[in-house]
Amino acid sequence: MKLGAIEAGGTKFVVCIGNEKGEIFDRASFPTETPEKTMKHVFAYFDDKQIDAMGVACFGPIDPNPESSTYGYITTTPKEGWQHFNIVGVLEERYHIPIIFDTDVNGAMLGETYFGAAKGLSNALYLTIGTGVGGGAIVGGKLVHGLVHPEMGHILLRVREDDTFSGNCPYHATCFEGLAAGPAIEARWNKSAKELDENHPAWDLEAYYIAQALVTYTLTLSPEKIILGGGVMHQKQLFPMIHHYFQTYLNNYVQKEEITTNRIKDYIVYPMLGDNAGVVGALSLAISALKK
Ligand SMILES: Nc1ncnc2c1ncn2[C@@H]1O[C@H](COP(=O)(O)OP(=O)(O)OP(=O)(O)O)[C@@H](O)[C@H]1O
Ligand SMILES: [Zn+2]
Repeated sequence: MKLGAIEAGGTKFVVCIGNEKGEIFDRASFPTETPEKTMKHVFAYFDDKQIDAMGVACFGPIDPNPESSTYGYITTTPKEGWQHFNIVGVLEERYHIPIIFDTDVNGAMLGETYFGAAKGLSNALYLTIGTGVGGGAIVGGKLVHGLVHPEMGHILLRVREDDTFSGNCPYHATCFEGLAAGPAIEARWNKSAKELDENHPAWDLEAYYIAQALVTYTLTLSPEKIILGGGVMHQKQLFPMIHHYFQTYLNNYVQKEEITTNRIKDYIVYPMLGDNAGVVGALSLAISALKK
């Protein structure tokens, strides 16, 4: 089987050809411009490839519900030109193959479930902390969808007493994303997140907010593993601090071997697919088409 995958990101598109084992044979990437220009690149890449199915892991918000009249659309994104763009529609019209469409984070979750850190698990969470914060989850062996899809980056958090930053989410100010995404770190400390020293107090506060959110997800979704990706998580010193605050916040309310001090480093982890999580995720969506 020859499978195609598109990791449709707000900054760049990654396209690839792979197979059902998650192997990637060829890939390309280009910046996200207008839909017209970007889709021209997509078509130029796939037109002569003869693929059997395609996975599209897309920035959101999107409509992933096949029963809905706007299925396959990118919906209310602030990304110029992409509002209400029927990305699945144009791909189906051109290729006439099964296309599986989901959020970028649900894709990454599926990739980690098939080939990575959550292999074999039926309940897990994938979170990215980058320009935005987003989460994808698998519960009872199925990716979570519902009214639309989860928007885990926008849960409301308690602001720590010593944090005077007012939060920069245009909708909620001090939600998770408004307090802890890359741009929030940069606005709070007036410095690029990449350039902050690993001992800077920014990271302790960052770990505090991430852990607070993770406790909420553990209490609501009961994941067996939590995977943290995205640019900000390149700061590996965050992990032990997150483990510590997670346990402090949870305060032994959930008592399971997996989240004890000795084992928690295997409960809250970095993606096993690393920076490939996105594109292998999109490929995994294509693979899931074969399982239907
Ligand atoms: N090494 C790093 N350390 C800390 N922060 C980083 C690092 N690399 C990137 N970032 C921050 O992560 C953000 C970019 O996120 P990412 O690299 O995941 O790209 P993205 O695809 O634009 O994000 P998103 O997944 O939200 O669309 C920027 O705000 C940047 O400051
Ligand atoms: Zn918000």
